[in-house]
Amino acid sequence: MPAPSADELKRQAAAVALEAVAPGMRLGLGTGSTAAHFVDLLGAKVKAGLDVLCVPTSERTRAQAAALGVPLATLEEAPELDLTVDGADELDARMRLIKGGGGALLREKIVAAASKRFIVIADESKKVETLGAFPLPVEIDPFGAKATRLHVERVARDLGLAGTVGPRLKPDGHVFVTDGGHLILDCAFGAISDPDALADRLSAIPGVVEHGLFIGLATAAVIAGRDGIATLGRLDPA
Ligand SMILES: O=C(CO)[C@H](O)[C@H](O)COP(=O)(O)O
Repeated sequence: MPAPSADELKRQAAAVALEAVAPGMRLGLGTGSTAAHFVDLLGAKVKAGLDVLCVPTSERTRAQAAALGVPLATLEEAPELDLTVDGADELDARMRLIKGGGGALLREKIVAAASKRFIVIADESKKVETLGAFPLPVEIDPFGAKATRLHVERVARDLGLAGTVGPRLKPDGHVFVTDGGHLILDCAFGAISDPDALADRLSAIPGVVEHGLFIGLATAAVIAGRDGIATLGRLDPA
């Protein structure tokens, strides 16, 4: 039998996370190709009668979930969630994450922080020893974008990090704008030896709206690999 593709592994991880969903739950729905598998599988359950209320983390996920008939609410309407399931660009053994490859990191972090539990789903390529091979997305306000970029570069230098910091562009060459009207700086620092310190320093820059380091938010992770499924943390309520 051929080895499962990365996309099949993403779906396997999503299927394991789906087992943590119970009737009546309020759910946060992540963004990206792995989260899209979860939404797809959840849609089939809803069609079969599962009663849940979901808050999407992006317009893309909202459209997918709506098309599948998944009941949706805004975070204003449902400000406290039982569980969020989302993908990640990288995760380490302490369930510290880099997120934002899909540009939805601000809403993803707000929704994760509003959830009692946050399960990360990923294929094995996302598991790393040290965060940073994936360029860290930093969401900034368009006002003073150049000044904010210089500030991010100064902070990186202070922490001994090198590498390019540049605005994310769309494939057509135009600047990428998030659902919230912000810009993204992709920071190719390489190995981030102290993600906690970097997170604190980035959060203190006035023009930074949010950064893609998710620390202390994930309560469990499901990592699907060619040798099986590995989990970190607790998938059931503590
Ligand atoms: O943070 C994200 C979007 O902002 C995604 O979770 C992350 O980019 C992973 O995406 P994929 O599941 O497509 O690999």
